[in-house]
Amino acid sequence: MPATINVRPDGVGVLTMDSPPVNSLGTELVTSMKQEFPKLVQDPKVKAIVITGKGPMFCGGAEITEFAIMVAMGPEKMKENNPVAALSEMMDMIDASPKTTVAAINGPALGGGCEVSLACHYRVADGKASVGFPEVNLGLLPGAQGTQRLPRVAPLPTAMQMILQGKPLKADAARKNGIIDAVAKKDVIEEAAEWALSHPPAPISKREVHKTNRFMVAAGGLEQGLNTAVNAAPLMIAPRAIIKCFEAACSNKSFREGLQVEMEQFTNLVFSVESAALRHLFLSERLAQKVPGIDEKPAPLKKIGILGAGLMGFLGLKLSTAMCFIQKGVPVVLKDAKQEWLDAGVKKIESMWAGQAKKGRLSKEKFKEYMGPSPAMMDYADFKDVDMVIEAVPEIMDLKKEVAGKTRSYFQMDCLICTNTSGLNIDDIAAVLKDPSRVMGTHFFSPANVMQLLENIRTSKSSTRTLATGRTGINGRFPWDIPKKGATSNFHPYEVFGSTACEGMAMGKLINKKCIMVGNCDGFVGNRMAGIPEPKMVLEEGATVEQIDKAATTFGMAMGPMALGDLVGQELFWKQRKAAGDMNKQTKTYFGPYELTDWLCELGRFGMKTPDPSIKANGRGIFIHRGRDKTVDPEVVAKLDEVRKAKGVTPRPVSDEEIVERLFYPLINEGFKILEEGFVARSSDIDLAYIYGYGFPPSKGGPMFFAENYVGFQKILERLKVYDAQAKERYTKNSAYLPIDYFVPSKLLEACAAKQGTKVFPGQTLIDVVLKDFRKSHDGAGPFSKL
Ligand SMILES: C/C=C/C(=O)SCCNC(=O)CCNC(=O)[C@H](O)C(C)(C)COP(=O)(O)OP(=O)(O)OC[C@H]1O[C@@H](n2cnc3c(N)ncnc32)[C@H](O)[C@@H]1OP(=O)(O)O
Repeated sequence: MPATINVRPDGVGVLTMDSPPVNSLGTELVTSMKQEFPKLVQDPKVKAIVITGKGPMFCGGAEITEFAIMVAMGPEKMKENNPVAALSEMMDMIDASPKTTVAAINGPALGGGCEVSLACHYRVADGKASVGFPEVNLGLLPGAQGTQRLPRVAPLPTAMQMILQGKPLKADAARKNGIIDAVAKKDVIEEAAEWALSHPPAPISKREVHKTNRFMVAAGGLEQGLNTAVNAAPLMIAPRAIIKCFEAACSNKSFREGLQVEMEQFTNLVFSVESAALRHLFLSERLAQKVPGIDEKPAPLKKIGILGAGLMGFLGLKLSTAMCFIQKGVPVVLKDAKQEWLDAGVKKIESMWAGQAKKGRLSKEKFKEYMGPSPAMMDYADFKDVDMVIEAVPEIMDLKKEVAGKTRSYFQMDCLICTNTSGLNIDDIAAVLKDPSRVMGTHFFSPANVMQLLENIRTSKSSTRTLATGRTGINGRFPWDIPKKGATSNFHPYEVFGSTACEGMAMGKLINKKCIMVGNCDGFVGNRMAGIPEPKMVLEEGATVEQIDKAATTFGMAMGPMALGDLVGQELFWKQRKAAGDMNKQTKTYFGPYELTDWLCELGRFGMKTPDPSIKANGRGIFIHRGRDKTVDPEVVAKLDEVRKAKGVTPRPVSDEEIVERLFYPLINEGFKILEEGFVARSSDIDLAYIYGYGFPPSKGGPMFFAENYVGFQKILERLKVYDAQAKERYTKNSAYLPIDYFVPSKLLEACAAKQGTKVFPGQTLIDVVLKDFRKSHDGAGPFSKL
């Protein structure tokens, strides 16, 4: 049974939630709790009741995979079989207990888990435990009485921070805010039992709201909270629904009336596409850790070596790759070609460390321990015992090969080599080694420990051990080490391809990255899609810089493509273009000619990183950056005019709708091509890349989810054909343009469009279901093409 009960000699009945890995409140656990709890109430030997969780978690909340099943049932059927209503009934049962109920919060109590604790009359928590309501991150709200119970114990600002922003509270802070009654000094169950025996029943449902809350609502507290939430995520609907529940809780409505408002709002949200997108994101992150064909145990990683300076190394970036490891307690050794680069690098790390120390994240002693007495060196002396080296020298093929060659003589025979590149062919780099199976790619995004995405790239020769280690455990034990009860494999409900689990992406996970595993193609996944030059084309045709960025940010992108170009710098693509020639081999996309970008790069105007004192700019590219303000550089406007004239282009008005279609539809088409070629296992990995690496709005679920759930495959196909015809006409009529084929629809997209509307298992995507069949009859060059 997922809920077990026992009666202690002191007469305290203990109900334990036991549903690994996180004791989520799925139908099975809730049904079993509803059966077991009354037994304790009715047992005359039981004087009081304690509820706790088995393992490190109290409870991770409602079972997220069941929401897709609810949605598939539809609102009518859901009335008869609503798992959240069942959860709410269980809360009533605990609340109404004639015997005192105490939650012994042994670990994180999240979402429905926190609601279980608030259904108890009292809460005693372990010092390391936390309480929180992360539902808003899933586009939901606490629908099992949380919005009505929390304002009865906590002041409104705390309640809003927890539910509107999804920020959890540690045990001490939760006690100070009235949410828990005591922090255990010894064993949490012992202290909860003592508390239960010495306090009378006191249901929260019978309490008035916290004494300050009505006043705060009258003083406009809710509007303020909503504004903060809306500013952080303007497109989201969940914050508005949450506010309605708070309004009900702090009004003259009874507890029951408040619950009705909560259930209405929750039901609207659970059926929203926004919540479907955010749930997809949560589950996709976990799914990405299961790479088909890799179930090898990782090699132990006790020490990491980092080679080279440059943008992605430990020099020149505010937060560096090295710092990612140091702050997580993995010792690092660094090397560079010049002493002054090293000195500057170490200084930079020390200043970053000072920032971390101020926030109390890393002590001086720990920092010293992880950095070692002399972490930076000019030679390879201290590299002989590193288990993994991350090579981050500048993106020059010959230099990368030279460095890889050196690892042969200085490093342990089985040291794993991760080459950090945003586009070079890693097979070519690996080829200089006798044993290329030791090599894989790691594409960190800049700035390395701010950006969340990490693309791990497998070459044609990377061994499963290399990939497993690049992806898995450093001295860690993770929830998925705990086998799920009754499960024969760690099968993920979203998985279409049937991969069994490997250990998770602990190297990336350890340094808080969202990892995906991709094949070795030009630009990998992210840059291959982002490299499509449509923003430049619509600009040339007549859209303005401001209009393009506005259309993108209104769509929900964190930043428009023009501003992003200035942030990242145009020079990387410019240099790649110069080195690789005119055409991207995979996308068959011509890199140029981009007269405007070339002109900017030749003038050394690489965007935000290039100040121009002559015009008092702290950065100059498409925009002139002064402090935090930016305006389009008039010289850019004049140059654009010149380019248009030279190419014989008469600018025309371009609608925002066309801009959005041309920014995203070819990019989505490229995603389909990456899937059909087998350079990524599944569509959700592309969604993760684009959300965590390129600022795609999470509430739209990533470009592939957006295609399937917001637009529909047929419309995308139809529009691509229109733009393809226009592009063909352009280059046949005007010799200034080269042929492009990124509008030519992918075969997989055509197959999906033909199946549009077909029902799939709740939570799975139609793209992956179609892809599975597609791969049986199509060959692709990528490592996942025969899944
Ligand atoms: C009306 C009520 C509504 C609600 O309650 S909505 C749900 C609210 N709760 C949450 O949003 C919590 C979501 N979970 C988390 O934030 C994290 O997870 C934890 C902090 C609980 C644990 O984090 P970590 O230790 O890093 O592990 P991991 O990889 O995130 O999760 C391990 C496995 O546990 C599954 N899991 C976690 N929470 C839930 C859940 N609430 N429902 C279903 N599964 C869950 C994951 O997917 C994964 O599974 P795999 O091993 O197969 O990849």
